[in-house]
Amino acid sequence: MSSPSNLSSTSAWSAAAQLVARWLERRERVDALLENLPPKLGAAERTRAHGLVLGVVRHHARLDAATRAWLAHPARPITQAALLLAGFELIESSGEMPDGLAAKIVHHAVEQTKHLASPAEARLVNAIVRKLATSLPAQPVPGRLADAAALAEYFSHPVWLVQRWLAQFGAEATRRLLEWNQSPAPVYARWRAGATAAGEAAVAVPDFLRPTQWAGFYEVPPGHWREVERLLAAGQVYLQDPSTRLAVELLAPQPGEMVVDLCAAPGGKSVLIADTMGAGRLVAFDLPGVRLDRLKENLARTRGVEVALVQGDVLKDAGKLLIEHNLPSNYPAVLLDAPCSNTGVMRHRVDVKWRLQAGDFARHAEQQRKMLVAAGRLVLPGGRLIYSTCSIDPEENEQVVAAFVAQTRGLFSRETEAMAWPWESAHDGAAVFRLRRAG
Ligand SMILES: C[S@@+](CC[C@H](N)C(=O)[O-])C[C@H]1O[C@@H](n2cnc3c(N)ncnc32)[C@H](O)[C@@H]1O
Repeated sequence: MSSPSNLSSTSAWSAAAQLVARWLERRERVDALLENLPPKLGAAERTRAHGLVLGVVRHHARLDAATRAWLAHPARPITQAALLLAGFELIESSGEMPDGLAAKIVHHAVEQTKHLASPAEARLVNAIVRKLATSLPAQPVPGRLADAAALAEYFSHPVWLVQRWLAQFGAEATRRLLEWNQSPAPVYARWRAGATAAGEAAVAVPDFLRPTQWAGFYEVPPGHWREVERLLAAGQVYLQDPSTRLAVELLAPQPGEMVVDLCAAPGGKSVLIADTMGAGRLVAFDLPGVRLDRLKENLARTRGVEVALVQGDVLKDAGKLLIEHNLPSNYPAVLLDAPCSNTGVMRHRVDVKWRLQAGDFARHAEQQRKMLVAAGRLVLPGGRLIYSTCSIDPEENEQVVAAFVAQTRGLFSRETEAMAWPWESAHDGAAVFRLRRAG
């Protein structure tokens, strides 16, 4: 939980309220929405505004239910935003609520609403946030036998998704997953300076980066963004969750090898592959678009490995396109990090749960199966094909792989796999399968 003293930043609160109002009206993707914070906000205020917007979206169902209970008529989005923000501050501080903090939260929300909305709406906010100050921190956590609806409201997830997880993972794991998704996500940096060219002195890891249980991954505490930007520009860190290492571990790229990364953008795994190989050739492939620009920028910070960037559609004769780029059409090592439901990364991507529809799993699985078939065509005899997702849903993982293996009639076999369940791994969820093509 962040410090309640952060509440004093009026500009962060006001900027967050305006973005929350916009999210309520348009349901934009939150990562894109956050890019609209005013440039004049300082680093600390920006961090706080991010935390407030993410907190409201993360807890939206619970906050919305609590505020609606007191609203006789729908409020304007900016007034709703003020109520939700104050409600989030109350949830955030509950458990360690110092004397007078709830009154400060109420007062702050009221003063802000006077400026952002109107005196009449500020009076409404005053009346409702006072009630929330009593009701929200006192809400009991649903008991062990709670049904999907109660869990969904308290832990702010769609009911259908909670029902799906209860059926797939059982009550205990579902509860832990919901709690996990509702906890703020740390920022992780992978230290890359071990990848410096031969003869260069190793760079010491800065003291502010906190070591984790995953070798090479560090937690970035708040308040160090300037230093992190410098490290990023120097190619010394890459911001990525420790779960991203699993696909590259199973790929096990060897120095001097030739590897193709088929869904490469924005480049987290491509850069890790390059750092792991140290020397060799890497083909990074993705659809045209802004993500490809980021991939290009990130790959520019790799050294020692010859990198080719190919923009294209895996499903549209990728082999022919590779040949047109004077590249081989078959490789000893192919990575397919497929687009998916993102159910493993909901702690980081707080709005995914509100956009996801029940039918998305089948739609993703259909596309994933086709992509896996297309990826399989690029594997040399005896070569390996890594299929990975950041989904924890069996329909996009085991079922896709089983269907692919059956379809190839013995050409590909399942060699090994790694599953990260967030509630056990203590990092994002991921699924990785290594398949081997017969020699
Ligand atoms: C899970 S993301 C990849 C993340 C990336 N591997 C990393 O580590 O940074 C999935 C990627 O698949 C790409 N993609 C989706 N459909 C594609 C297609 N038909 N052909 C090529 N790339 C595709 C998306 O553009 C997106 O960048």
